[in-house]
Amino acid sequence: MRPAAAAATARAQAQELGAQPTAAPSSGYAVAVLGASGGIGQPLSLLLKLTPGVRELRLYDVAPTAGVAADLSHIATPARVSAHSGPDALADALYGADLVVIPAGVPRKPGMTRDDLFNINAGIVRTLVEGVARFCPRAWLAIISNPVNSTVPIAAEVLKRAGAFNPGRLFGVTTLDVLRANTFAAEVLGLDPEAVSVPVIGGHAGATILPVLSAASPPVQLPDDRARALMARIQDAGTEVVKAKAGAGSATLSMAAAAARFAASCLRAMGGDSNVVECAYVASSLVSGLPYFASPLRLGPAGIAEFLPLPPMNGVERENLEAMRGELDASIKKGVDFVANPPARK
Ligand SMILES: NC(=O)C1=CN([C@@H]2O[C@H](COP(=O)(O)OP(=O)(O)OC[C@H]3O[C@@H](n4cnc5c(N)ncnc54)[C@H](O)[C@@H]3O)[C@@H](O)[C@H]2O)C=CC1
Ligand SMILES: O=C([O-])CC(=O)C(=O)O
Repeated sequence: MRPAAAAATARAQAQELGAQPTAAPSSGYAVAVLGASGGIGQPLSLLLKLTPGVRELRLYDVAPTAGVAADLSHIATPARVSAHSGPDALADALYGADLVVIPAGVPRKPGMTRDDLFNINAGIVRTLVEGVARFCPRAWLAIISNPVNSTVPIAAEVLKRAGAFNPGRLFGVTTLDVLRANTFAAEVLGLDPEAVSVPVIGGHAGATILPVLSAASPPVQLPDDRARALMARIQDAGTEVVKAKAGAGSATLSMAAAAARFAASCLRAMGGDSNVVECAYVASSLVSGLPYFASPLRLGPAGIAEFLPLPPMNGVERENLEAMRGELDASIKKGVDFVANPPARK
């Protein structure tokens, strides 16, 4: 399909997805963080307390949240902070929320892959998304918990079963891959990272993370071996942090910054800003043929407003795109199968 025709089809599809805009209260939006006491949850909550447009910040975790909430509530910004701990408090945390961000779950230790987290995190995400379906079915949902390539399909299947699935409002957060790509490319080019923009497509694990360096702005023109090394560093960046933390978890502070940027983009789009573009991992076969894929999206008041065409790729990048398909497909099927044939609940 020609890019213009693909974009028009994508707009039509997005309009179907996003039935109605999220109601826009004049005083801002209610944001719930599930996993708010954790390594990501705490700094993310801090950044959200400082984010314009947040009217209510609801902190939920199975661990206590009262301390974090009390601490944040002293910061002089309009967001009202509330604490919700334990499964009985999930309803209050979620009821009527506009945006739900989920960093709940266990992080990697050295030697583990993100997929090694599946057995624990799949059930956590399923339970939390069941709550979203029940208490705030119109919310935008941003999933951070790994393995993102599988947890987003799990969320989608749970929402479908509850009749609450809106593919235009379900996102796997891949913003950290974009921040890393921008940072590392800027280092190589000797530029300010804020002036560099690299689209990152695919998924969020190893070879499924595909930074399209040849389509970066400004252009990243490097000899093949240096481009390969830069790509490998971006793909392995999560593992770089896991190794450096030596058993104390994975990226938390940079992830909080990435999720806060993504959340702020969602809130701006909900509020009517028509110029919000982010890469995220979403349920659509439009751009790649796979049922879930990360690609640049224009966000609008109702969720995804437009699937932007995939950036132009050079030969190596196209090969990498083809090479990742098997892994991504298997991770998606694993998530779908978890909901279709669930193991006994503990
Ligand atoms: N998408 C991405 O780019 C990234 C994803 N991650 C993932 O984010 C997740 C969280 O990482 P960290 O914050 O470092 O872990 P952490 O262990 O520091 O925090 C996780 C929090 O989740 C809570 N939690 C566990 N089960 C829960 C449940 N059923 N309901 C509510 N809360 C629950 C824990 O009590 C804890 O406070 C991990 O799965 C990690 O792999 C981490 C970095 C980047
Ligand atoms: O590497 C991990 O396990 C955490 C993560 O997803 C990242 O930092 O990109």
